[in-house]
Amino acid sequence: MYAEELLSTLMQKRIVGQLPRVIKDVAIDSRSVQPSSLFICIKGFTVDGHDFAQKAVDAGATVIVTERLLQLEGEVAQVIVNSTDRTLGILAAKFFDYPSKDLTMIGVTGTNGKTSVAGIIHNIFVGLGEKSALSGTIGFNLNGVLYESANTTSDALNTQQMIFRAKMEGCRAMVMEVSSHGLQLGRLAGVDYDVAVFTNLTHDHLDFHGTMENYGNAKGLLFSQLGQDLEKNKHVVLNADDAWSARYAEMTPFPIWTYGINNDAIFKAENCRYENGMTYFDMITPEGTFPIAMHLLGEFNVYNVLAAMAVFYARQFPIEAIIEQIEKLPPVKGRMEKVDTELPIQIFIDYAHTPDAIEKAINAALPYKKRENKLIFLVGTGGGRDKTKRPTMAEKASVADYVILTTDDPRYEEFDSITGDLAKGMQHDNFTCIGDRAEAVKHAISIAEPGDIIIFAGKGHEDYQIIENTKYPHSDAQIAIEAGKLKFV
Ligand SMILES: CC(=O)N[C@H]1[C@@H](OP(=O)(O)OP(=O)(O)OC[C@H]2O[C@@H](n3ccc(=O)[nH]c3=O)[C@H](O)[C@@H]2O)O[C@H](CO)[C@@H](O)[C@@H]1O[C@H](C)C(=O)N[C@@H](C)C(=O)N[C@H](CCC(=O)O)C(=O)O
Repeated sequence: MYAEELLSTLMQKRIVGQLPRVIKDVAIDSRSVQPSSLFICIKGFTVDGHDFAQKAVDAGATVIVTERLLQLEGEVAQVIVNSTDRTLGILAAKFFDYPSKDLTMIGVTGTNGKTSVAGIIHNIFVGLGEKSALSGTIGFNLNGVLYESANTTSDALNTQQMIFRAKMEGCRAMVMEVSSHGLQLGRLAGVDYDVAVFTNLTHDHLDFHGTMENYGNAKGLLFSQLGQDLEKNKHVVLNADDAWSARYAEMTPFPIWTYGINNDAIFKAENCRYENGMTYFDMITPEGTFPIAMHLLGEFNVYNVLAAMAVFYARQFPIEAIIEQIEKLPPVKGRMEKVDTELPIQIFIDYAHTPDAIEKAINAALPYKKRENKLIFLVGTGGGRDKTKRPTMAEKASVADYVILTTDDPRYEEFDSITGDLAKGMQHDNFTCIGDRAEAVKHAISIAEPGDIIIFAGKGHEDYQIIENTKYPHSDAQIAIEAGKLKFV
């Protein structure tokens, strides 16, 4: 792209030095700079990208976007702006030619359920024969190929690049998990969403946002950023059973589609039944009531499919076609995912790492448990992150017959400090603390008897554990199966 054209999008800037004619790439990491690139210096949480500007020039950057004039050696122009963070979104969207405008963009936000709802919507698109891309906690899924990503919501550059790639690969839609960090840090600048979905808001990430009010407001940006252009066919999907929905409804002029189980909603579930490893309910819709039988387990999945139904209905897909897809949906990876085993116990893997998600995972499993059997719940939490939620996590876990408190990604925190904080919230004595997660998983198997249900919570789909700053291979399911074979077979 011509440098003049790319930079014409910046209204407030000072250019020092001679601009090159073309810019071949945009980069925010000096380690990935290609020749003839524009490098944007981002002030990070750990280091300042301005300190890597010279490295970027050495690697071939011909333009540096910076917040102050830098002493640089080499042939390079400097573009001085007030905020490189904000500039990143503007330049990334322009460089990739605003790709989100050419796709049906669905953004899903909320504390829990983002991965499931986004995955369900993506699977329904694929089931309907529409090419769709998916980005979120599990990475970037482009036509079935999964690319890793460090964040649920990637930085603005990577975000625009993913959408561009989806467009170039012929996708009609892209479904994105939208985190509150992503919204607050401007990672979604320039993404033109068509449908914004809210799942729920409960305690998490207060280390970053400070208060629930701030956290809720950050999520609200997804709805306010839909804009005011009423000629656009945009929609908002809100959970009628979550009080924050009323706030979000005020933030946008676009049509609101509600879903829920308890309060009045446009898409409402009644007569929910959890039997024989299936979930049954009646779905009330603007076109009548439809009985649903699906493989996704538990009440939280009823919410998830209602949200997905609202999205497709808003985009004018026929209800029957969506229901057909809902009934075929496979479980979402790592979300109350039943581990396929020959063992005489049922094992579920779940990503739950917030009090609310723990409550939901346990409530999803309880209806499938016989009175004479136990529900064993193993839960861990990450080191060095929001500590205030720990006792409440254990409080919610106390509903299980036996609880094992452990770690998730301990990082630099001592095992005992994590499990000790969790233990403060336990409501009964039927629990133990085992900081080493692999040992904790083995312990769960050692105390299980035929017919029992075990939920391994916290890591979900992840196949590693971060101890200090190293990622070690770790799979709850694999450890459980091996231990189970030794015990039961
Ligand atoms: C706290 C936080 O959000 N950190 C994010 C931030 O990292 P950072 O601030 O540490 O970046 P940095 O390492 O200081 O680097 C600053 C700049 O210097 C550049 N640099 C750095 C080194 C070098 O040699 N050369 C160079 O140019 C970097 O590319 C960057 O542009 O920028 C990185 C790149 O975009 C992110 O991957 C990283 O997310 C980290 C991994 C993270 O854990 N974030 C969490 C808090 C987060 O965002 N979570 C949310 C919510 C998840 C949920 O819903 O549960 C998410 O969306 O993932």
